[in-house]
Amino acid sequence: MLDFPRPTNTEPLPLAKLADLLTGATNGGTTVEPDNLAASLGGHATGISLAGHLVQRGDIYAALAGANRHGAEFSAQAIQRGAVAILTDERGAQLAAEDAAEAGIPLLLATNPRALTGEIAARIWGRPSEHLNLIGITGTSGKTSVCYLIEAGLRHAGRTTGIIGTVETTIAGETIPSKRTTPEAPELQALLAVALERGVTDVVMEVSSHALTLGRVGGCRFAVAGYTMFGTDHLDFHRDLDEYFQAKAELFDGRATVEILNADDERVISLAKPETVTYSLTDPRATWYAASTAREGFDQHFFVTGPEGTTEATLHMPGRHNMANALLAYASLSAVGVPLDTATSGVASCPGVPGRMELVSGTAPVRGVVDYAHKPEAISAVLDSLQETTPGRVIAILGAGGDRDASKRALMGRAAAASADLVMITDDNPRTEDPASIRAQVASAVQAVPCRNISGREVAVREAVAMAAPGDTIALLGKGHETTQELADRVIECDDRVLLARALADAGWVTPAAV
Ligand SMILES: CC(=O)N[C@H]1[C@@H](OP(=O)(O)OP(=O)(O)OC[C@H]2O[C@@H](n3ccc(=O)[nH]c3=O)[C@H](O)[C@@H]2O)O[C@H](CO)[C@@H](O)[C@@H]1O[C@H](C)C(=O)N[C@@H](C)C(=O)N[C@H](CCC(=O)O)C(=O)O
Ligand SMILES: Nc1ncnc2c1ncn2[C@@H]1O[C@H](COP(=O)(O)OP(=O)(O)OP(=O)(O)O)[C@@H](O)[C@H]1O
Ligand SMILES: N[C@H](CCC[C@H](N)C(=O)O)C(=O)O
Repeated sequence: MLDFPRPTNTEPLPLAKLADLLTGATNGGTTVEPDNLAASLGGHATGISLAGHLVQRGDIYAALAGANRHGAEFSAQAIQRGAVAILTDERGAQLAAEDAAEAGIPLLLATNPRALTGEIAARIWGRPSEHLNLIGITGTSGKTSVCYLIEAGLRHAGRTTGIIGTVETTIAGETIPSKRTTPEAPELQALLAVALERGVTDVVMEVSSHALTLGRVGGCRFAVAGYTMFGTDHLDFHRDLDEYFQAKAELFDGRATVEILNADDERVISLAKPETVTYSLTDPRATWYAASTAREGFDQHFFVTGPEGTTEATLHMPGRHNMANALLAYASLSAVGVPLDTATSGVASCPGVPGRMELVSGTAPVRGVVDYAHKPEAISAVLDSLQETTPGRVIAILGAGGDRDASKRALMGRAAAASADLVMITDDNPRTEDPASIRAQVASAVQAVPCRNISGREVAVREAVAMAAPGDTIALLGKGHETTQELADRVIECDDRVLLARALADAGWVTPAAV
């Protein structure tokens, strides 16, 4: 079983060519002197894998210390599957020593082997990021949206594209399901090498803070790095907001040829250098600036000014946050040589992003919108923009994910209360947590607006629809494109777009044929 697509032609890499990365090694059980590494390491590798049961013949097995286990516990399995060497730390070396000596394969030692997996994979698969335009987008919210807009622009410009992110991973027209926002380093390098084999010229990818901290984008050279905005998230993984910010800042440490920052976000723009490209909705001195002209339903029209001049642009997504996302897309496209007119018409060809401000009610008098907002700033951005186009009330339905950053829950409730007219708190993906306790945490900061606390997502949606009147908007937040709900003991089918459209149809607001 292949964990991820791999290139078909891989030149075996001599293990000796990894000597500069290592702090030491053992070969057939004998310790190799650090200054003798290159001379002592025989053998070649054709791949690298992080999981014992997924090793392919010829792979280096990277046996890493994890949150739950040490990968070196699975060395025997990796060897049995054909591993040619084990890359690990001091603790892993103790665990794997006997198996490696018995099999006669080297143990490659490093202080932080996880941080090396990207560089090693890049060496094995020919440094693919240096042979195509790799565009990396980070930010608390907006990564997926910006990637979709850029990819539409690249395709319009005649490029052969790849996209790697939360919703999908598509390389030259072939889609594979995304397990993570940013893949593990071996998978990423292999994907980029496959992309090259298939004639891909430009890849746009989301870069999460987990990815930067865990070295998943090691070995990548970026043509462009873009930063959407900074907000609250992932404090279950990062110690505090400063550490979270520093993780994202790593993308702007010189690994990208062009850096693009949102000048309207104080934290983000603090990373600017003299050569940084900036964008803004408020400051015409930014490299890229846009001023709104008109709104038509969910469509926006505006003037964009960049280094090539000013042009009129259309975006089929509502909200100022999406106008900002579009600016980052134009700036990124320009950085890889797409002319402004092609960029604006390409972005205008994007019909929208799955589960982001997705209208599920057609032209019905009660509007139903599904959005992935699951962070306080995203909730504010979405509800504020819906208020602008809603003559009646905005009814927000939201919960929060279990086994994820609990500190954002009350902030999410507060953001919803500040921007909606009615708040319905329900379940998101409870995972192993008590759903009632998560709901209570979200509800704890809701004040000044009517608020209901409802167990069961479908029940909440149906109650919201029953309370709605013509002119109202129901905003179902948090799960966007997801098609399942993760409960403690099982994963069930759950697609917000289906839930809301069906409830609106059953209430007679939209015709069933439209669902
Ligand atoms: C925090 C984090 O990212 N953890 C990742 C990490 O887990 P870990 O190293 O702690 O794993 P572990 O279970 O302790 O195992 C240790 C090692 O033993 C190996 N092992 C383990 C068991 C086994 O049977 N055989 C085996 O070989 C594992 O492959 C691993 O290398 O390595 C695992 C294997 O590669 C990943 O599955 C896991 O990702 C988790 C599931 C994950 O996806 N985390 C999320 C939070 C994440 O990364 N999210 C970001 C951000 C999303 C956003 O912006 O919203 C993302 O980029 O998706
Ligand atoms: N620039 C932005 N500023 C604030 N909120 C935004 C912005 N762009 C998108 N959002 C909101 O965040 C939600 C998620 O957007 P998107 O999927 O593009 O971001 P993301 O960074 O990929 O998110 P995640 O890390 O959760 O996968 C959207 O549904 C919308 O509610
Ligand atoms: N990539 C994010 C998605 C969160 C989506 C939300 N529905 C939740 O379950 O919290 C995570 O896994 O933390």
